[in-house]
Amino acid sequence: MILPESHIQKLFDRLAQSATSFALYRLPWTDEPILVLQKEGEAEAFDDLSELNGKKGFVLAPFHRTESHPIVLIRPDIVAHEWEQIIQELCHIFPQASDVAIQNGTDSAICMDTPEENKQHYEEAFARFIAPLQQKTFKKLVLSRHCTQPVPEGFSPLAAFVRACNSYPRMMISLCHTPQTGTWIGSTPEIILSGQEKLWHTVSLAGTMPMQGESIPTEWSTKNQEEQAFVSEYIRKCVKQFGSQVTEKGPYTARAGHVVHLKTDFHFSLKETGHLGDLLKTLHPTPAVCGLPKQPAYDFILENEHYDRSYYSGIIGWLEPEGHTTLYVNLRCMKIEDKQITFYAGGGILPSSVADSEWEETQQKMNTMRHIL
Ligand SMILES: C=C(O[C@H]1C=CC=C(C(=O)O)[C@@H]1O)C(=O)O
Repeated sequence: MILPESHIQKLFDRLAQSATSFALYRLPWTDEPILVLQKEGEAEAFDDLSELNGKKGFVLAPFHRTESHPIVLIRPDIVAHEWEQIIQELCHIFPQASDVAIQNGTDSAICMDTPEENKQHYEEAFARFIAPLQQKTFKKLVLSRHCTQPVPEGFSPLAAFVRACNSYPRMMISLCHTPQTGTWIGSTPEIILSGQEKLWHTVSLAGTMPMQGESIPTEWSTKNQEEQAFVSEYIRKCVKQFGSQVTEKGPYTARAGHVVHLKTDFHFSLKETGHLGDLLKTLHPTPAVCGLPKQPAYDFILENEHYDRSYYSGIIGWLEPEGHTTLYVNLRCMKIEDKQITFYAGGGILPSSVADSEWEETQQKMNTMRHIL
């Protein structure tokens, strides 16, 4: 994908600091940027995923909804495909980049922990998580963390988006900005719900190994296989509740940038598409980002992770009950603020997990975004 000329880059970079809500995204194995933009007003906010039933637009939903992290839906006043059409539409609304009014940022102070402090916090959280797993209170818990760095000199969100598109053909790449959520750039390998009419698709994705140079490792440990099997078992139940003619393919090894995962595809049929919000509510958060049993694991994470996941491990993508839906889990993502960039990553913990290897895995996952800075 080619980076558009500098005044378009400047326009996008200003949009990412404005009161306008928009999402620029690119689906896996395509080279087509798609822009969804709401011309006026704030993106609609919801308290519950089921309120998305029958709605159309670009969704950004948090892991855990709060007052400050609503589920937002960008109204598709403009939907443009390919740079030519995107540029035409944008230049029509904003003839000059300076026509985009920049909003004042919110983060005045940079808060950054040293790498040693980050690792220590992770080890403490790991100890809190492993205890109830070993006592068999939980079968699986996903422990995640964040890490902050200053925004590099001359950083351009649009240039980062294009670099991610060129580096990660298999992933869904997004640059999403709304005043309510802030600006997020991500490169996710995990579909939560995609499809149209009667044909629908979701995946069970878990288990991680680093790539071995350019070759794909395929020898999976028992821990990785179990961790992914838990997700499959859960997805199977959810899908059966809503769909019929369920077919399952996998688990197989799937590459995601510099790591690989175990993946199972679930294809199924839906009688009608008016209740996609209910289906999302049932699926989210899957044990790929939360744990089992679901509700106690969710509550445990909120109490014991000791940081705010915000929109990381939530839902991101295009929702269109009467058309083609492409919704993903918001993984391998970063939040862009005035002065700082926050990376997020997590991993599934089982009773047999070892803190050092799990820490290393979160580093590899965070590198997906670090590599494009
Ligand atoms: C929670 C993340 O990844 C999920 C998806 C694939 C593999 C995972 C794992 O091996 O733990 C996670 O379940 C993340 O990237 O932050």
